[in-house]
Amino acid sequence: MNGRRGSGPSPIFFVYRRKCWTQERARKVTPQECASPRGFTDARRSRESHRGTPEDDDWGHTVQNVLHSGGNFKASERGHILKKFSPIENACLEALMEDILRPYVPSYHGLVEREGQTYIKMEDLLMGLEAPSIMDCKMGFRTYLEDELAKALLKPTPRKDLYNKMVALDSQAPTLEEHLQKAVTKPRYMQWRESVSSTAMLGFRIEGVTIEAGSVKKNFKKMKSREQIMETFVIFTKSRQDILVAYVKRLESMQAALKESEFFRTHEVIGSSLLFVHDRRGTANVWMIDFGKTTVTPAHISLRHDVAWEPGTHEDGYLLGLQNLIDTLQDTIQMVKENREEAVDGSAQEGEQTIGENEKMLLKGEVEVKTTNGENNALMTPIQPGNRTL
Ligand SMILES: Nc1ncnc2c1ncn2[C@@H]1O[C@H](COP(=O)(O)OP(=O)(O)OP(=O)(O)O)[C@@H](O)[C@H]1O
Ligand SMILES: O=P(O)(O)O[C@@H]1[C@H](O)[C@H](O)[C@@H](OP(=O)(O)O)[C@H](OP(=O)(O)O)[C@H]1O
Repeated sequence: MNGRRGSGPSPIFFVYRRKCWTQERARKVTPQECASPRGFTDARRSRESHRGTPEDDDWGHTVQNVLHSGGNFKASERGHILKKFSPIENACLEALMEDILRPYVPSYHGLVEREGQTYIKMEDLLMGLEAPSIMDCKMGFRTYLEDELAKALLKPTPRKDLYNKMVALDSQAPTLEEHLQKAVTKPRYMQWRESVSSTAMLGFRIEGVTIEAGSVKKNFKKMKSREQIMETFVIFTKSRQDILVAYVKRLESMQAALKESEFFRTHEVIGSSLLFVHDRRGTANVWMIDFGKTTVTPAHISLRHDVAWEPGTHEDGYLLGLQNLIDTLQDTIQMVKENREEAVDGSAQEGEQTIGENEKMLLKGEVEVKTTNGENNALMTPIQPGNRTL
C-alpha cells in the first residue's frame, strides 16, 4: 500500500481528536467515544443523564457507530445490540437462523424489554473491530413494497416531510401540482430517490459511510455512477486491496448461498442493506441487515431476484444489484492495482492528490465524488433487469 495515503486519518480527523482528548482527560468521554465526533457529543450528553443497567458495560461502543436510523438502536451487553421490535424483522431473523443464509446475518437472540419498549436482541457486528469503517448499501432495484404502492394508489396520502426532503435535494424535482400542495406521496418519493441515486441503474446505493469510527456521512443521495461508487470504495478502504478482495470473496460466497436459500426464494427483500465493516488491522466482513420490509411472498410465487419487476411479480432485483456490486468492487481492485503500478513508475502524483482531496471532502461531509466525463460514466455495462439475467 502507498505509504502516504495509508498513513492515517486526514488533518480534519485530528481536529476532532484534539477536542476529544481534552474531554477524555476530563473523564467526560471514553477513548472509544472519542473515535467519533457524533458519538463523542451524544455519549457525553446521554451519559450525564444515564443511570446505567447491568448490560451497559459496553455502552456507547456500537450505538455511536450506527450509520443512520432514527434512534432505533440501544446498547446491550458486550457482543449484542438491541433494535426496536418490528414483527416483520423479528420473523425474518427467526427464519434466517434456520436457513443457509445464517452465516451472513447477525445472530438472533430473542426479545428483551427496556423501559416499556420491546427490542430484538442481535449480534453486534462491530464486535472486535478497532475503530471500524462502516458502509451501508441498500440493495435492490425497488425500495418500496408492492403493498405500499397498492395502498397509495387506493388512498394517496401526500406527505410534506417527503416534499421537503425532495426540494432540499432538487428544487426542480416536484411537479407543479406537488409544488402547490407542498407534498408528495411516499411511492412517488421513493421512486424519485431510486432515480437520482444508483438504485435505478445498478440495483444498489450507498446510504452511509463512516471511516475509522469518524463522523457519519450520508450525503450520497445523488451518487449514481459506477465510477463515483468505485472512488468511494477507494476512499472507504484507503485503497487497501486486501480489504477489497476480502469483500469480494465474502459477497461471492453470499451470492452462492442466496441462490440456494429457501428464505430468499420465498421473500421479497425490500430496503435491506449490506453492511461492510473493516478495520485497520485488515479484519473485513459483509453482512445482510435490516429486514423490516422483507416479506413472505404469496405461496404460489417462487422468486428469482434476477429479473425486472412487474407489478404482481414481487421481484426485487436483489441478485442483479449484488452482481453489479461485485463487478464494481472488482473494477475498484483493478483501479487500485493500476494506480499503484503508476505510483511505482513515479507517474501517479496527480491521481494520488485527487484521492487525497476526495478523502478530505468525504470527512468534511462535502463529498460529490467527481466523474471525469459526465454523470453516468460507467466503466462497464451494469447489469439491469432488461439486459442480463444471472
Ligand atoms: N447488528 C448490528 N450490529 C452493528 N451495527 C448494526 C447492526 N445492525 C444495524 N447496525 C447499524 O445500524 C444502521 C441502521 O441499521 P438498520 O438499517 O437495520 O436500521 P433501521 O432502523 O431499519 O434504519 P433505516 O430505517 O434508516 O433503514 C446500519 O447502517 C448499521 O450502521
Ligand atoms: O433515504 P431518505 O431520502 O431519507 O428516505 C427514507 C428512506 O428511503 C427509507 O428507506 C424510508 O423508510 P422505509 O424503508 O421504512 O419505508 C423512509 O420512509 P419514511 O419517511 O416513511 O420512514 C424515507 O423517508
